Amino acid sequence: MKTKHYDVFVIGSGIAGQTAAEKAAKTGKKVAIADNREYGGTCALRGCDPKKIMLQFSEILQQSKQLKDLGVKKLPTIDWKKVQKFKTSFTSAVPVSTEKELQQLGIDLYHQSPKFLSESEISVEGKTISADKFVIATGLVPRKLEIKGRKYLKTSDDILQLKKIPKSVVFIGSGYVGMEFSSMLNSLGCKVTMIDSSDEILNVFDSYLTKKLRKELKNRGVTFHFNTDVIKIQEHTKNYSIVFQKNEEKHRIKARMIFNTAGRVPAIGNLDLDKANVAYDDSGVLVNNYLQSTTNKNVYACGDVSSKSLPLTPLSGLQGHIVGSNVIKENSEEFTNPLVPSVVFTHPQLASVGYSESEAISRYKKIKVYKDDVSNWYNAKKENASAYAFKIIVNERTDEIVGAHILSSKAAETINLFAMAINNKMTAAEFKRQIFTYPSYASDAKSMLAN
Ligand SMILES: Cc1cc2nc3c(=O)[nH]c(=O)nc-3n(C[C@H](O)[C@H](O)[C@H](O)COP(=O)(O)OP(=O)(O)OC[C@H]3O[C@@H](n4cnc5c(N)ncnc54)[C@H](O)[C@@H]3O)c2cc1C
Ligand SMILES: NC(=O)c1ccc[n+]([C@@H]2O[C@H](COP(=O)([O-])OP(=O)(O)OC[C@H]3O[C@@H](n4cnc5c(N)ncnc54)[C@H](O)[C@@H]3O)[C@@H](O)[C@H]2O)c1
Repeated sequence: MKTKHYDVFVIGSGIAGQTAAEKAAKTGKKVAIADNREYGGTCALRGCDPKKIMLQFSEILQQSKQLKDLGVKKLPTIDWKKVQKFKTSFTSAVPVSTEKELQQLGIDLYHQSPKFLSESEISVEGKTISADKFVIATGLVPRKLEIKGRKYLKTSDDILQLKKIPKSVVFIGSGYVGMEFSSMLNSLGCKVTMIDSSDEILNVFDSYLTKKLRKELKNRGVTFHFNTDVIKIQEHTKNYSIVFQKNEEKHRIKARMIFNTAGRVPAIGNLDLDKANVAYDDSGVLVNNYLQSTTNKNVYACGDVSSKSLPLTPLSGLQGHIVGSNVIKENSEEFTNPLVPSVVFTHPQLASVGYSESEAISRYKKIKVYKDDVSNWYNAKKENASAYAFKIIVNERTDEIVGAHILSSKAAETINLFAMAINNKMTAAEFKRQIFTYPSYASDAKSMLAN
């Protein structure tokens, strides 16, 4: 069979793969890209963007509930069919525009999962293809739960396609995905139960704030079960039941839908990486600081699937750029872990940037912690919100801000102020001297560093 040759072959058309492919093509490299789903990737089609479109409707409802009898007479009715139609107007355009953009740069498109045949060859759509450089940018997929009845479990893809709001749901896993969608469905009137094998929600975040967020959602009717061991899922006429063990006791909960939100794992199962001598583990394709495979120098990995990723869109885009540079000019750019703010879009939002309290102690020894429950501050009171709290961490010796953790209805925005402050090595005193708009959550950020 005839072998086709490219300078660069990219696998995965999400933000990371697209960015790397486009960068290489713009310098005249002969580039191809393959995806086994619609072109555009998780963020634009099945993640961040469609999720935020839907979430704004549950937020309107939640805000209205908080202001009921304080001026809101009747709660708004959400027309879910229209919400879906609105969301689809964004997502349906993505595959076509992505393919067009790539093709306009002269990039060849393939619509299947390639399989490596050797260190420098793949097979895709019945063709054998060789390339000087391969870029793996296949992202993550939901972790498979090895339990009886797992075929009945739904994933975040299904939540985004819901035709109507179910009466009741169970989420297995209270991380980013589970918490964002549980908050959304709870606000939309669904009975939500969260089941997690660990002892707290969102355990990569500050526990002072996660406890408050959990309490807030509990008060709104969400039920939480921790330290659980899921045993099986069973199908009934209209419902499903989940059987799990907690404190050596068996529990059974019935719900209309059960979602697997127990984490996401590298999407490398279809690629035959062993044939290409590409090393990998649970963190993804093992890469060095150039995002180059540690075992095959002609293979790079970027975005969620690389072992140096933090699965967030801005970081995946950055890694795509770096790999783009490195396939054009061998290892011209290094990946040095940037400061990455992150937010969980629950209501209220939980956001974080920089060091946690324990990380800061081990790094700086002496730190100053500004922490408070400020649900009595004007911004929370005017929204009749019951949760508003923060923890800001400062290096005591230099007065530099080194970490910020916020729970508030606008934390996704406020956290960016702290990201800028930390990146610019701003001291708490300098931060407090800034003039921000008033009344605003930004102006609260200064008050967080008072006394
Ligand atoms: C529900 C949800 C909500 C999220 N919300 C946010 C958010 O609010 N903010 C944020 O920063 N991040 C969010 N994320 C994470 C964000 O979506 C990812 O970090 C980002 O999309 C990763 O980009 P990527 O290009 O590395 O991978 P992806 O976008 O996942 O792209 C990988 C591509 O590779 C393709 N692929 C996989 N296997 C193969 C194969 N064998 N052959 C060919 N193609 C293959 C896939 O079809 C996909 O198109 C969210 C994720 C989810 C699931
Ligand atoms: N707003 C955002 O930026 C955003 C939103 C969604 C996803 N993401 C990204 O996607 C990644 C994946 O998110 P995720 O929510 O899928 O995973 P996660 O790692 O955040 O959470 C998984 C949760 O499932 C629990 N779990 C694991 N196995 C379990 C089991 N067998 N039974 C019960 N519970 C179990 C874990 O204890 C954890 O709480 C995140 O790390 C994040 O970077 C980001």
